[in-house]
Formats: sequence, C-alpha cells, structure tokens
Amino acid sequence: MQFKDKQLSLSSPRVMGILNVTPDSFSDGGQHNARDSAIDRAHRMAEQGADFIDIGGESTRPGAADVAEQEELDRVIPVIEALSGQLDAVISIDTSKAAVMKEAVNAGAALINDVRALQEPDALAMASELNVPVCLMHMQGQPRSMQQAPHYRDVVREVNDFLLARVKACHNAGIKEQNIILDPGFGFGKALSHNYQLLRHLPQVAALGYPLLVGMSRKSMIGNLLSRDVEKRLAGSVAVATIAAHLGANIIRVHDVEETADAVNIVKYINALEE
Ligand SMILES: Cn1cnc2c(O)nc(N)nc21
Repeated sequence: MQFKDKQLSLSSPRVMGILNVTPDSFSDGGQHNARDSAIDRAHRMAEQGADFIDIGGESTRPGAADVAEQEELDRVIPVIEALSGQLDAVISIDTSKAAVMKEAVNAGAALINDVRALQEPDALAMASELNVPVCLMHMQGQPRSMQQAPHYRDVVREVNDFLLARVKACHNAGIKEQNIILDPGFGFGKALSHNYQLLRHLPQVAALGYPLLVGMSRKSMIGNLLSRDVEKRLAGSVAVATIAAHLGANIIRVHDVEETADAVNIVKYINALEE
C-alpha cells in the first residue's frame, strides 16, 4: 500500500503505535501531552517496531467530550511537524475533522484514521483531495454515549453493512479503492459479547476485501472479561492482538509496541511456513 513516498506491504501484519496528545486519554493520562515527551515516545515506538504512529488530539474513549478544531490542531500539528521526515514509521492522523486532516497531511501525515468513517462535514471531499489511505471505522453512536446501551441483531452483519455503505460513499466522492482500509471499531458502541463476536468472526470482515485495522489495546473488552485495571491489561492486549493477526488483521493499533511486535513476528513466522 502507498503512504505518500513510502510503499508498505500489508501482506504481513503491521503494528501501529498509539500517540495520544490529549489530556484525558484513557490509558496514559495525558502524560504525553507535553510535545517533547510525545516526540520521544514516537521515536521509541518506531525503534520498538511500529510501522505506523497514530497521532490523536481528540480522546475518543467512552464518555469523552468533543474537542474544538483549533484545540485539536494546536495539539497535533506541532508534533507531526517535529516528526515528519524524522521517523522510519508512517505518520497517521487520528481525526474526524476535515481541516485537521488537511493540516496534518500537509505537515507530513500519510494515513488518515477516522473513527467516524468520514461522516463529518467535508471529510469525504477532503480525504479524496488529499489522496492518502484512509481507515474507515465502525462506531454505533458517538463517544459520549456509545456505551450506554449498544444493541445489534447480528453485530458482524451490521458492522459489515455499515463499512460497505461507507466504502460506497468513498467511491462516490472519488476516493480510490486502493486507499481504503476498514476497521470494525472494537469498543465503539459494543458490549463485551459484541467485541468478541467481531474478533472471532474477523475473517468475515476481512472477506469484504479491504485491509483491516484493529484496535483493542488495553480496552474494557479486556478489562471487563479479565477483571483487570488498565495498567494490568498487557497480557490480554497481546492475546487479542495475536488472535487478530492470526485471523487476518493487517494493522494492529496498540500502546505496547515491543510486546505486540514480538507476538506479530511469531504469527508472521507461522504464516510463512509452507502449508
Ligand atoms: C483512535 N482509536 C481508538 N481506538 C481505535 C480503533 O479501535 N480503531 C481505530 N481505527 N482508531 C481507534
């Protein structure tokens, strides 16, 4: 897949490191809010094996409030500018706002990661104009209220139907087929069982024919099942990352890059063995 001047094969699973530059991110408590620590962390994750660094200025954890456009720009653009050209990894911008996509790509981001699947105003047109790969993620509701009462008749079918509808909207907006990545949106308007049904049936999402990005790292689907607080979810996070990679996920979005890269390397080795 082409990320500006960097060609990156997704035929084997890749690791995306999470860089939250938000004061209320659920797992690193905003200690990365300071620009310099964010830049150091990005370099460390790239050294640990991250092929992507996902930079986000709006926390999308359950219950999070929306962030104003200028505030989001002020958080992420300086970090992207400082990292552009300095990292071996591809810079991804985690945003739903068209203006943030534009500034971020102009500053050096080569992937748009939109948890709202380009449904915000002007987002489709902007993504088409910027002509970089875009991840379309499923979310039921909005972060503020999505976990109040998630309900599906058939979660895999409904997530797939949503993702295909967004793919169609992308085609109609002139977004190239080869620029589309899909994501079932673990934890975004899903109860525990919905998340694990989506994980178990990930091959059905992969069957839509687009690269898959998944993010389960340190999420409540791990904490609630294992009764683990957020700082004790490493084993569970590596377990679900391994399962997802084995079931066909192409990009695994995580906090713990080194540990996940080890797990993914085992999956890559097994997949490379003759049948
Ligand atoms: C920003 N963000 C948080 N969780 C995520 C997930 O599961 N997928 C994607 N694409 N982005 C996410």
